[in-house]
Amino acid sequence: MTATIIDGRATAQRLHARITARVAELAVSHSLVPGLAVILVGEDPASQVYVGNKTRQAQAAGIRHFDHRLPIGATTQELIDLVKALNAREDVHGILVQLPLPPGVDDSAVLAAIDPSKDADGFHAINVGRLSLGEPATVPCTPLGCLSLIRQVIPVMSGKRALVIGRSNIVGKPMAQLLLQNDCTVTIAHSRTRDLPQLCAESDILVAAIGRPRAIAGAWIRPGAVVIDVGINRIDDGSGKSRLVGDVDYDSAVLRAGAITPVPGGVGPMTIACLLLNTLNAAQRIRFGPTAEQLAP
Ligand SMILES: NC(=O)C1=CN([C@@H]2O[C@H](COP(=O)(O)OP(=O)(O)OC[C@H]3O[C@@H](n4cnc5c(N)ncnc54)[C@H](OP(=O)(O)O)[C@@H]3O)[C@@H](O)[C@H]2O)C=CC1
Ligand SMILES: Nc1nc(=O)c2c([nH]1)NC[C@@H]1CN(c3ccc(C(=O)N[C@@H](CCC(=O)O)C(=O)O)cc3)C=[N+]21
Ligand SMILES: [Mg+2]
Repeated sequence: MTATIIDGRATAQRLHARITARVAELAVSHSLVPGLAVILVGEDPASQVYVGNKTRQAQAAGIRHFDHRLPIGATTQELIDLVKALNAREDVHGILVQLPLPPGVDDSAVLAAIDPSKDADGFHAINVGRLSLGEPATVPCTPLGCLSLIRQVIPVMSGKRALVIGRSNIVGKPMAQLLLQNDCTVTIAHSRTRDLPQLCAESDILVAAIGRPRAIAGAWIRPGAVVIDVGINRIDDGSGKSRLVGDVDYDSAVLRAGAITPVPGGVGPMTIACLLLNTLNAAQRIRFGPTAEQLAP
C-alpha cells in the first residue's frame, strides 16, 4: 500500500482563488481593500524567503501588503511603538510579527501589543483564550491549514486518536485544540515524552511539528494513518546544496501511511493561504462588525 499524497499546494491554490474572488467583491461593493502588515527584524534568510512568499501571494490576491524590516538591534519598545502605529491605521487589518525575534527582545510583550482584532497569526492571549474556550477566535495559520488538509482525507474526525508531536504556541498547542474541537482523542508529545514510537503506533492522525529533520521513522507509523508533516528543515543534500525536509522520514513513512503531506508542497503553502484568509476575515469583521460573513478555510 502506498499513501495518498495530500497536495498542499493545490489546496492552497483553491483557497487562494476563493480569497481573491471575495477580495474583488469587497473592493467593488464596499471599496474595502484588506491590508496585511508584516514586521521582520534582522536578516534571517529563511524568514526572508517566507516574507517574500507572503508578499507575492498577498499582492496576487489583491490584499495590500505593508513590509516593515527593522535592523537586528531593534528594541522591544521600538517594536511595540510600531505595532501600536499599525493598530491605529485604518488600512491595516492584519498584523504579523515574524518569529523568532532576536534574543533580548521580549516577544510576548510585542505580541501582547497587537490589537486582538488585527492579530492575523492568532498569537495574542485573547485569541488563544477564545480558541481554548471554544469561542469564535482567530486561529493560528499553520494548524488551521493542517486541519483543512486532514479534513480532505478524514471528513469526520470524531473518535480518532490524534497525536501532536511538539507543544509550541505557534503549532502544537493550537493544533491540539483544533483536533479536540473535532472530537478527536488528543495526545501531545514533546521532548520529555517516553516511548514516542508506541504512541505513534496507536495514532490514526499524526501531526509532527518538532523541527528535527526526518526524526519520525516510517516504522513507527500506524499502517493507514494520516501523517501531517509541519517540519521545515534545511539540510545539506550531500553535494553541498541545501534542500528542505520535514520532521517525518518521508520515504519510509509513505509506505505505511494512508495519507501524507510532502515537504515542500504540504503544510507550508497552506500556512500562507490561511494568513491571507485571516486578514480578509479580520477586514470584514472590522468593517461590518462581529456578525460579518466570514470566508471558511
Ligand atoms: N510549514 C509551516 O508553515 C511551518 C513550519 N514550522 C516548522 O515546524 C517545526 C516546529 O516549529 P515550532 O513549533 O515553531 O518549533 P519549536 O522549536 O518552538 O517547538 C518544537 C517542539 O518540539 C518538541 N521536540 C523537539 N524535539 C523533540 C523530539 N525529539 N521528540 C519529541 N518532541 C520534540 C519540543 O519539546 P519541548 O517543548 O519539550 O522543548 C517543542 O515542544 C519547525 O521545523 C518549523 O520550521 C513552523 C511554523 C510554520
Ligand atoms: N509570526 C510567525 N508566523 C508564522 O506563521 C511563522 C513565523 N512567524 N515564523 C516562521 C514560521 C515558518 N513558516 C512558514 C510558512 C510558510 C512556508 C512555506 O511557504 N513553505 C513552502 C516553500 C518553502 C521553500 O521552498 O522555501 C513549502 O513548504 O512548500 C514555510 C514556513 C511560518 N512561520
Ligand atoms: Mg518556534
